[in-house]
Amino acid sequence: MENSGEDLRALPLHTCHADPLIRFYRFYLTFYTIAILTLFYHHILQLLSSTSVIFFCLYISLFFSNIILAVNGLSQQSLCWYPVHRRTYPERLPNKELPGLDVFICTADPYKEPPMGVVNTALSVMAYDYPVEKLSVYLSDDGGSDLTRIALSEAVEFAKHWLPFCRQNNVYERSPEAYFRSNNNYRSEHVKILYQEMKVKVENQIINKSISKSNLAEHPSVIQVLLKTDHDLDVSGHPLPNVIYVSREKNRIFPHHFKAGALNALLRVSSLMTNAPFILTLDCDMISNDPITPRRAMCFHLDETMAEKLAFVQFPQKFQVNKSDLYGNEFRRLQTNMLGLDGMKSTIYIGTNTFFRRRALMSNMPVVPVPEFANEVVGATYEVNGRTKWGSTVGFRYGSLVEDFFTGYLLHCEGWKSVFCNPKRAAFVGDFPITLDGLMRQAKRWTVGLADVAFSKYCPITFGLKHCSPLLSLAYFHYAFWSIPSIPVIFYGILPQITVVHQIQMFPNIRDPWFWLYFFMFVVSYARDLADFVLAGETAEKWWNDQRMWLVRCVTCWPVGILESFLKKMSYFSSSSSTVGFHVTSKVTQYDSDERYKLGIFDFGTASEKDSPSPYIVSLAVFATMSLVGFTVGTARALKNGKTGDFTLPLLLCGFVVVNSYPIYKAMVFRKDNGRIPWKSVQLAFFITAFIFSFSSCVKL
Ligand SMILES: O=c1ccn([C@@H]2O[C@H](COP(=O)(O)OP(=O)(O)O[C@H]3O[C@H](CO)[C@@H](O)[C@H](O)[C@H]3O)[C@@H](O)[C@H]2O)c(=O)[nH]1
Ligand SMILES: [Mn+2]
Repeated sequence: MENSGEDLRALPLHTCHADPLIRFYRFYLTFYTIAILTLFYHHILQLLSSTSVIFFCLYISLFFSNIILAVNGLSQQSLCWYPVHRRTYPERLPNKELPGLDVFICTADPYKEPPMGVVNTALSVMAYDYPVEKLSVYLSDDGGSDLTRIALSEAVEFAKHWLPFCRQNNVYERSPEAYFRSNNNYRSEHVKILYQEMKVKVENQIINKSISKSNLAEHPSVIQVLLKTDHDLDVSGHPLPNVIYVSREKNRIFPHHFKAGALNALLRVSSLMTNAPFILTLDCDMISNDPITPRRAMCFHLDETMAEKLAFVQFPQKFQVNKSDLYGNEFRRLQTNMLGLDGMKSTIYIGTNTFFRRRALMSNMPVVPVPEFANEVVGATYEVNGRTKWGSTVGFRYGSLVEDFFTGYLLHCEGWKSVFCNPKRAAFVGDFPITLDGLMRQAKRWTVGLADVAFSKYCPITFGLKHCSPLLSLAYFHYAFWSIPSIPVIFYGILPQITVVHQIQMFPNIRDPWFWLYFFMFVVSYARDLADFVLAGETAEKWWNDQRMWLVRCVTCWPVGILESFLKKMSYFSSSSSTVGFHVTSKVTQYDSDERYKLGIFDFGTASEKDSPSPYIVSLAVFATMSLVGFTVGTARALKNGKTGDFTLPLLLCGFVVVNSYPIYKAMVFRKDNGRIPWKSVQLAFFITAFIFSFSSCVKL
């Protein structure tokens, strides 16, 4: 790895290439814009010619829906304006010039985030291929739990064997759990036994009564140095990295600002203890998958032409999804969008897998390198009384449930830049929810957080324009309004179905030339989406699942999130209300969810199945049933009357929903396992569907 040749210094540490398809993307944008303008012309004609109030209302809501879809589609295109691909050359970095790196790992709840997962995250970064004396690992435990703290102290003992083992055997997966799962190498037998012994100890203490159950909302501060690099050695005599356990003080009276608050406490503690110029933020559900990663990040951070303004280097979140990525967890669209954001040197911050320059987060901070103050800076009152600018102009920003998106955005508004580093071998891999219910809770939190930004003075389309390029504001606007397509999708999931059943002709019939405009816009948008997937090396099946999940989010968690953030805005919820807090995603799977996920079977089961039907699942069942009714009634009638052309468009739409809903029908009627849709929810869905159809028939034209 080391090199001293002066000639190598002349070679670049990284290169950047524009996407070869840029011309195609721009051609598509032109084509798309013309199609939209033509469609709007049609809408205006339609409005002018509407013969009754009802039709006027139908047409105007259709117009409104299409405006939202058009704005969403166009702002999406801004992300395809200049996509780039970067490569790094970490072998060209001289070892002795590598700067200090503080790793921040966050955990919040030992029952939702099992300590074994947390310590695997910690071990995977402790074993980084990076000079140990420059590496420090901080674990922030927002749950203040002895379970986590003791697990970490067991892990540092195991690290004394694990780190030399990784070095000597050139291991890539430096999380022991991942390594032992995928390798049956006999050389690992001794270390494997040690690992299993640790695992047993850690898992046993959860049932051990001598450890008091911690209070997640209230606990004193704890700072414990578990390893010191100038003091502790591994079994081969090598030094070990610093490892520090930090649990900030939490108190019901003072806001703690969730993860952003935890990260800021770590920023302060670390500035007193190690004060490395670079920081890696990592969630406890991610592990390092490539020990070279920090060196890759340094290829950018140490590049003198960039150093002045580069705030962070973002690595993607990769997951071990099943073959068809049933729930679209990979967020492929986000991955390709990141390339476009990277072209503007402004990739969004996604909360984890990010190498920050400390100066971007805390410039001009008086740093007193006296560890004795450490306890004071993690106190619950440290940030109150306007004494500090933490969360407003310093550190990770407060005010949104997506502190990551918000912080990155404000940094870009201040003129900071960021790059996206996406090496072939995934730098990090992580866990994700594998039940629909879990996924929707998570996506709802994101929606509320994004809406916090969208409906505030920081709205990208107004605030951003003052500080960023118009293209970048548009890109941030796209994300702040991530969930807004749910309005038109709900509309398209109800009205065409109703109009087909009640024989109200609101879409052009098949002989009308406007029919083809609708038809082609739908087909072309979907074809483009599919093409993006295939070009990124994915299968059509993954694309199908991804677009289905988008529809699912549109009719479930997104509208709920939008509604909740409105209520919050109208201070319906007090700011400390638990309804709108950062609810940690559970990393523990229940029942037989794992098995179902592997087989690619939808899991509609909820934790609360016995109590009350989940509104998300009921909503899904309603939309699926409405389209099935629309499709069946419409097709039967058309065949009977021999008049097939009048309702072709809404029938195609219903058909599309029906095909997408196949797993929902199956789960409603045929399945018997825990992941089915409970009969209570099915009944409720039938009742609501019947109500919508009969109520709408009362509205006479
Ligand atoms: O009060 C809190 C709440 C959460 N966390 C930690 O924050 C991380 C992310 O929480 P998780 O429940 O896994 O949420 P996700 O929705 O999976 O996280 C995504 O979305 C978050 C913003 O909503 C980002 O912060 C994350 O980086 C991003 O992966 C975890 O390590 C938690 O331990 C805290 O430290 N304190
Ligand atoms: Mn997570």
